[in-house]
Amino acid sequence: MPASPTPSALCVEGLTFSYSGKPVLEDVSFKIEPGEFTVLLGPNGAGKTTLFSLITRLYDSRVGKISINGAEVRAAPGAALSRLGVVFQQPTLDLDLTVRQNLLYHAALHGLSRRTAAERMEEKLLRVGMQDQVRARVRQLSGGQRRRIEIARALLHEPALLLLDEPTVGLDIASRRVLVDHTHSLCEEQGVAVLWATHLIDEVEDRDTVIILHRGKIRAHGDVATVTAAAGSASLGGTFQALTEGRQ
Ligand SMILES: Nc1ncnc2c1ncn2[C@@H]1O[C@H](COP(=O)(O)OP(=O)(O)OP(=O)(O)O)[C@@H](O)[C@H]1O
Repeated sequence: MPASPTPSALCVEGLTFSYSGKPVLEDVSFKIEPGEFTVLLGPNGAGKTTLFSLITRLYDSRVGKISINGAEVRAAPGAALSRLGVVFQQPTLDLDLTVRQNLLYHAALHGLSRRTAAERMEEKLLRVGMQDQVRARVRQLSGGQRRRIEIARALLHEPALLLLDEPTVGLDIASRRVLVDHTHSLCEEQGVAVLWATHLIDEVEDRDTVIILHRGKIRAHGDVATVTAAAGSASLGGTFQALTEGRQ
């Protein structure tokens, strides 16, 4: 019998969504494979956060289908969401608790034993270079350090897919660089698939896959060189401008 193929980490098919009759996403379809770093690039109001809200099941759409690691989020939400890690646009750590307390609380919500949680906490903090801060109160940490803690927390249950919604907002250039590098290493070394939403072109690297979203529609999808060549532009910046300025 042939081996069953590895499922895509994320598969979105024909997704359409409206807020009170106002269309926000129209026929959105794409896939992300294990280990792939995909940047969801769109200006303010493009629909990025709405797409994340549908993937995480904060909202529900009856038009279209979303599957995480082969499990459809409407038909099998438990199986699908157990393979999903999320870093939201607004930080969600408890500032008055220590790093350790924040992470162990999250691990308990995912049903991890104390022992597994402690082992994973150590491993994930090491991965984002925050192992020395385990006993620090979150309030004492910089914005960039807090973001790295949020990534470590999102990895505790070993997701197949990690969503990050504009994770560098408010960070200085050096902290942004560290965050981008740590997240790429997750893809390369652990096969985690990443969907990174941003409106900042300079967060896209040549090795990334990029999806350009504008007014709820995918305007381009592929590796940076292909997307840029297809638009007949010399740079991704020019491509983004051409595909998003004034178009319906
Ligand atoms: N709860 C809501 N009710 C009604 N309209 C909404 C709601 N949330 C978002 N919208 C509208 O949906 C569209 C897409 O918004 P969304 O927040 O998904 O975009 P975004 O790409 O994440 O933007 P940003 O980069 O500014 O966060 C916008 O026109 C926004 O005004």
